[in-house]
Amino acid sequence: MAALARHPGSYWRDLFDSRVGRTVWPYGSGVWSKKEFVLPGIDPDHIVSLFEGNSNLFWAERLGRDHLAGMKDLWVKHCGISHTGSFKDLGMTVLVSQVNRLRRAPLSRPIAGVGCASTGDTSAALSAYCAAAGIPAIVFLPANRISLEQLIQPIANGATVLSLDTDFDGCMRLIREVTAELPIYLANSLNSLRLEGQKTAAIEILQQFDWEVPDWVIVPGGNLGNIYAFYKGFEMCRVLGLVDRLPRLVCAQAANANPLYRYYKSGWTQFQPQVAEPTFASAIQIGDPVSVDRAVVALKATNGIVAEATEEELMNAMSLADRTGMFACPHTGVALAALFKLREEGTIGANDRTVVVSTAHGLKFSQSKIDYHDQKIEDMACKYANPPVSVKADFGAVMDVLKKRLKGKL
Ligand SMILES: N[C@@H](CCOP(=O)(O)O)C(=O)O
Repeated sequence: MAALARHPGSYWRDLFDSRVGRTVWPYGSGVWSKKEFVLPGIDPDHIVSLFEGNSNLFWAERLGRDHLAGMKDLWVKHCGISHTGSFKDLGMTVLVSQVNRLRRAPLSRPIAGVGCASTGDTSAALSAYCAAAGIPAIVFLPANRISLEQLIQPIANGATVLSLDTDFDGCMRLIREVTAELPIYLANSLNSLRLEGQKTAAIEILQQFDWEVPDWVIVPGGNLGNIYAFYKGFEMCRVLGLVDRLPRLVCAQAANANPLYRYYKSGWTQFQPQVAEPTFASAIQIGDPVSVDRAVVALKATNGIVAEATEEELMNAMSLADRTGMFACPHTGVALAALFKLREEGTIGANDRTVVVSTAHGLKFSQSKIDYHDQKIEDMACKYANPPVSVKADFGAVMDVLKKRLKGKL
């Protein structure tokens, strides 16, 4: 325990995170902040920082100050700067490592492969780690419902990719049936090995804040394993005496796929699975989440909240954040939209330390950004669209455009 308290980072990195040696926090508490990082001759107030070096937690200074009524302590934990571009890598390294171990053990029925149903990120992580280990991966994907960037990941990694004419929930039902029949190890997050790995992000947040507990942590929610993993990570640190309380968790859902939100609004009286509608936050287009009961445990234990965001709200929140340099994914847009609402109604205060969990890299969802900036989305004003200007390759024409754009600033 004493050793853990002195070296918590290396302990957890060694145990749970194959990114050993990469996840380092070189600036004291590990948070890249103006207070701790001073370039000789530069006023700390002039330093502009995002996700440099190895830090994946950054102070969203401009977003908080300019767009969230002077919020001073707003942070983004970017879990998408990882090998396959989403937080799923954290859990998949643990699960595939265990399968790798089991496949070397003398089992009566050897494990033939690892399978999952996916909306795109889990399949990317599973296929990459299985490819690294030489284990067959089988992924069930809802046809035409995941991004091209996500689709190419398991294909390129050599997985068996089944593109099924159903939604994620249909894929999930099928993979459960298949894995009950065949010796294929199920890798969805109902498997607690995944959650053990995903806990890492919560532990990292606490360590990066030098074991000071943030007031709020906002997590997008679809299949709902991740909100529980965050709770488990925070709760473990509390039980170990590393911190003395838990942050309040917010689970943010797309209004088009909001079974947990509805359950929460019913006072947790009745859970009703639904057929999830299409959403730009396609990775959380899930109507019958496998970890719903665990999510309720997490939210009840942390005095948590469930919030929802419409398509317009999530795309605007993502695009506004992008204008502060973030390049968020639409799911992070859902979490940001929840933050805007909670801040506006005063639930989250100006001085509350708040962490928004960014679950995937924005580059995995470029088509949705293209549609938004092209203003091609039906019934959406696309308030922050920034379409490119087509202009003749001619000095006068270029000058005209720039003078118009920079009017009053030249
Ligand atoms: N968003 C997920 C859906 C599957 O969830 P999991 O928690 O069971 O992995 C994905 O990217 O596939």
